[in-house]
Amino acid sequence: MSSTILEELAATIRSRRDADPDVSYTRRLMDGAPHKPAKKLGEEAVETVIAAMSEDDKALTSEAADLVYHLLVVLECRNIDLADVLKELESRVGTSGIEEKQRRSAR
Ligand SMILES: N=c1c2ncn([C@@H]3O[C@H](COP(=O)(O)OP(=O)(O)OP(=O)(O)O)[C@@H](O)[C@H]3O)c2ncn1[C@@H]1O[C@H](COP(=O)(O)O)[C@@H](O)[C@H]1O
Repeated sequence: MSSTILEELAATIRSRRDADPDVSYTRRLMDGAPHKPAKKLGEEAVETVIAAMSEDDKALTSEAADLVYHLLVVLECRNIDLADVLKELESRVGTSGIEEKQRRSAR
């Protein structure tokens, strides 16, 4: 996934803070923060899980896109920069999940 489109989408979502709720779905979600966007993120996660267990690649792709969009809205509502999430992912590059888990349980 290109981080450029993610960054563009995060910027669009930020700009919707001042949008008209009659025309912006993002603004409507934001107006119900923290519960509404968090609940919607949970629903999209469940829909993604269901699609993941089906054999419908198109449905999984579409649900995954919905999930990412709603995650970005939740992050924006909490003033968490996408850049910080990307940095966190970057810091994990090269460390196996198994190794990281072992280190955690040794603490
Ligand atoms: N990527 C998305 C995006 N993905 C999904 N959605 C919306 O998320 C909602 C998903 O809800 P469901 O599929 O569960 O459908 P629903 O049951 O009708 O939804 P609810 O009534 O339960 O909220 C739909 O309204 C989709 O249109 C999105 N809405 C907006 N974007 C992006 O955000 C930008 C700004 O959107 P606005 O804020 O609406 O201008 C858009 O240009 C897009 O780039």
